[in-house]
Amino acid sequence: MSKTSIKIENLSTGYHHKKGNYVVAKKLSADINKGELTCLLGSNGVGKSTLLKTLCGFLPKLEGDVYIEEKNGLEYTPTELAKTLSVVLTEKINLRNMTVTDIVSMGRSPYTDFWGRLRKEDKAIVNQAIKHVGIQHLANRPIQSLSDGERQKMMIAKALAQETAIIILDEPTAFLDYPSKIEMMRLLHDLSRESSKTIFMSTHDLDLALQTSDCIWLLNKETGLHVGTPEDLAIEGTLTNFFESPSLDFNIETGLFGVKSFCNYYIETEGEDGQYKQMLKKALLRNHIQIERAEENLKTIPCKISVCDNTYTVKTKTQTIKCESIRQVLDTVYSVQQEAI
Ligand SMILES: Nc1ncnc2c1ncn2[C@@H]1O[C@H](COP(=O)(O)OP(=O)(O)OP(=O)(O)O)[C@@H](O)[C@H]1O
Repeated sequence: MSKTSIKIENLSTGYHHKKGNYVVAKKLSADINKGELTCLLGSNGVGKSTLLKTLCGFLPKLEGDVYIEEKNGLEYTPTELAKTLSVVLTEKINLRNMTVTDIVSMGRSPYTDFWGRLRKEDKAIVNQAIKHVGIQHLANRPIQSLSDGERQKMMIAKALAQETAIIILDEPTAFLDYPSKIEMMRLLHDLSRESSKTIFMSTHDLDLALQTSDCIWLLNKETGLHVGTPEDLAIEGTLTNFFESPSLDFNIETGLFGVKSFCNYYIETEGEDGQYKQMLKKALLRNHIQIERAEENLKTIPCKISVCDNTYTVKTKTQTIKCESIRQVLDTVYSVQQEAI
C-alpha cells in the first residue's frame, strides 16, 4: 500500500481572469504522507491559501496534476471527494440560530439522504466528534456566541464528523492566544497519530510548526517548494536561508528561531549555571549585555554579578548591593553603566 496521501505534480496554481491567467505558483511537485501532520509555511501572499483551495478542488488548477489517495483529483465526484477530504477554512460562517451540534452535523451531509436526515449512527458520530475535540459543554450553544478558539474546534469536529482520511486546514492557529495555539497543534498532531488522519495545514506559527509537524512545506515565490522534516531542513540550512533576516537567529541545537541580540557590553558574573543565571543572561542580552566575552570589541561594565540560588549580588568597586529580583539587578547595572560613561 502506498504511503502517499496527496501528490502534486508540476502543479501551477492561480486565478482565471478574462484577460488571462494570474499565476500564483508554478510547477510545484511534492507528496504528503498518510497519517502525518504536514505544515505549509511561507510569507504573506506567496500562495498558501491558493494552493490549499486548489488541492480541495475549490479552485481549478492552471496546470499539472493533483492526486488524492492515488486517484486524480479530477476523477472524484463531489460526494466521493467529500468522503475523502474535509476542509477547515478561516472564513467565519455567518449562519444565525444554529448550534454547535447543528454545524458539526453538517459534516454528515455526504452520508445523509436528500433531506439531510440524521440516522442514529450519524448522531452518535457527531457526538463522538464533539467529544473528541473536548467541546461537549458547548454542544447546544449558538455559534455566534463562540470564541475564535471554540469556533475552530467546532470546525475541526465538523471535519471529524465527515470521517475523511484527509483534513486540510487554512491557518487553524490564526487569532488564537498562545496556549490555545499550542493546544490546537497538539490536537491536530494527536489526530494524525491516533486516528491516522492526514493533516495538511497552513500557518505562520513557525516555531510551533517546527516543533509539532512531521513534515514542512516551505513555499517561496522564486524558488518554489522545499519539503522535508523540520530537522532535515535545519541541517541542510534551508530553514536559515528561507527565513533569513537580520533580526532572526536560528539555534541549530534546538532547531528553533529566536530574536537576534546585538551586544555591545560585557559584564562579569560568578555562581553556578542554572535557571537563575540563565534568566539573568536572558534579561541582560535583551539589554545588549553579554556574560561571555564572545566578541572582541565589547565595552566592560565595571561591576560583577554573583548568582546564588535566587539571590543576585552586584559588586562594584565601592559597594555590594543585594538584589531580590532581576528588575533590581538591571536597575543597578544601569546606574553603574551611566556612572561609567
Ligand atoms: N480571487 C483572486 N483573484 C486574483 N488574485 C488573488 C485572488 N485571491 C488571492 N489572490 C492573490 O493571490 C496571491 C496569493 O494569495 P494567497 O491568499 O494564496 O496567499 P497566502 O500565502 O495564503 O497569504 P497570507 O499568508 O497573507 O494568508 C496574492 O497575491 C493574492 O493577492
